[in-house]
Amino acid sequence: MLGRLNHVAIAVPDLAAASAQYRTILGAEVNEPQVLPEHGVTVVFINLPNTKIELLEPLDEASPITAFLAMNPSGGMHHLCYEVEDILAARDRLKAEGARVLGDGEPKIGAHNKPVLFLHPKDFNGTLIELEQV
Ligand SMILES: CC[C@@H](C(=O)O)C(=O)SCCNC(=O)CCNC(=O)[C@H](O)C(C)(C)COP(=O)(O)OP(=O)(O)OC[C@H]1O[C@@H](n2cnc3c(N)ncnc32)[C@H](O)[C@@H]1OP(=O)(O)O
Ligand SMILES: [Co+2]
Repeated sequence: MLGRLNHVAIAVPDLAAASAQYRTILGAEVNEPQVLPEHGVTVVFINLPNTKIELLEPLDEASPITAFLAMNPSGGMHHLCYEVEDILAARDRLKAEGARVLGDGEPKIGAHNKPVLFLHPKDFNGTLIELEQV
């Protein structure tokens, strides 16, 4: 069911500083920020040869990453995003296996304009998983 690793997401307290660090110190190709109110975050994607890094900054207190940053004030690895060909088939299979699909269980449109879903970290070895239909 799982395809490629689409991105590794890192929650950061200062998106501009983290972007500059990747661009100037690590020498990476860093995209422009995208504000995504439906997800409560601003994101910056960093293109690597084999995958992407997604830097995440909360838009406000209601953001899904606010509590995570409170627990990890200097930032931390937040989720892994795997590609799937059919997100509804993947969701139904995971639910049948007892995994918790977050939110209302319906895909949202993610940063790449494709449907995404999240799976509870406690059901996957302490790792928050995002699925993206490609
Ligand atoms: C930009 C769009 C999109 C894309 O296209 O790429 C994105 O990536 S959006 C990214 C942000 N959106 C999301 O993360 C949506 C899904 N997340 C959630 O629904 C919540 O963040 C959460 C995973 C349910 C956590 O909710 P929260 O209220 O912050 O915490 P809880 O108290 O409910 O946490 C329960 C438990 O889980 C631990 N936890 C929380 N976050 C993580 C994490 N990222 N990785 C691992 N573990 C996590 C938390 O510490 C709690 O553990 P205990 O203290 O042991 O109970
Ligand atoms: Co993501």
